Amino acid sequence: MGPLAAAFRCLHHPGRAVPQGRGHGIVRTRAAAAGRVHAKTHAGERRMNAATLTSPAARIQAGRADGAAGAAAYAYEARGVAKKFGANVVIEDLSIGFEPGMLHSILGPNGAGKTTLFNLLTRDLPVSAGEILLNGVPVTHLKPHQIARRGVGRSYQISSVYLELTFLENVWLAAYRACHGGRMGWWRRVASYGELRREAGELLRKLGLGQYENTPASAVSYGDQRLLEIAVTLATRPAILLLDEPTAGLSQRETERVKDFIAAIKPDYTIIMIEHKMNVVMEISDRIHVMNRGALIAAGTAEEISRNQAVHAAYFGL
Ligand SMILES: Nc1ncnc2c1ncn2[C@@H]1O[C@H](COP(=O)(O)OP(=O)(O)OP(=O)(O)O)[C@@H](O)[C@H]1O
Repeated sequence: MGPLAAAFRCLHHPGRAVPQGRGHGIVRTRAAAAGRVHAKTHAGERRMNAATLTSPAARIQAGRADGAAGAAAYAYEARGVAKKFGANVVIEDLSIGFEPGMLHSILGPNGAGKTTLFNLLTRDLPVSAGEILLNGVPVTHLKPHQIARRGVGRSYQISSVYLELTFLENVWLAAYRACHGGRMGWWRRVASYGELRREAGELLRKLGLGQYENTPASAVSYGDQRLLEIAVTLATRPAILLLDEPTAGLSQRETERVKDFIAAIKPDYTIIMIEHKMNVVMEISDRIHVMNRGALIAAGTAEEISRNQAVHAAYFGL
């Protein structure tokens, strides 16, 4: 099968999707395992891959079917995890679960351990103790690229799209790499990948970014670059999307735009978002988890959290 046909197959008959890569050390955003892509998959992985690119609900269901008997209550879960850096205990005996199909926010003061938790979930960092489960299946032993292959996409705090490429090129490149594991030489055949480009354009339009299709990322505002970063992550077709401070460094207007963007895509994904801006968290979250000093101190709806005394104490010392 030629590369173009393979690209089509990957997009239309998504049985072999893998995450896009860190490439040549330039792009660092996106799917948890960006980069380290392996052509070989065992049968179980292939089953999960097939599930990865259908609807999120189907993927969640497939994940359950592939794992422990019965339905998993959580799409993603950390069970009794700890993380130590030398003598510094950053997370201790933390259990936290994220139900499928919801937008979960993680709140907490600086240094609470939120990003560390993300790193444990995606296996960018090994746990010191405890277990990580994806759709009820233990994945604590897996590598980050294997986590990504199971449908976890992550965009990082630091925007790192290819600034010199257009929106379309950024997105189709991510989609291509998701299919092909970041093999070298793709650029020599760019012109022949019309179908892949069409798919990328469709995604951009669906996300309301169609007007930037042929605009280099360097020519737009930082807020629009953050939206592109999310679009690039979505090009890998994750079921679970991890967003680390998607509105960091944005103006109020840009923040509103990113917030609306996330609200618009949320029906299609399980989203776990670290976010400091209270208005964003309160307005679009289905469930809010509050961390302090490496522990979960509260979880609930916006209303429940806003009334929670422990949360007030952690934030305001009340
Ligand atoms: N690789 C590391 N080595 C040593 N200590 C680390 C490492 N990564 C994080 N830490 C420490 O772990 C603690 C929690 O950091 P983390 O970045 O997870 O917090 P956070 O809640 O995401 O904070 P912020 O909101 O400021 O991003 C901090 O004290 C930090 O210094």
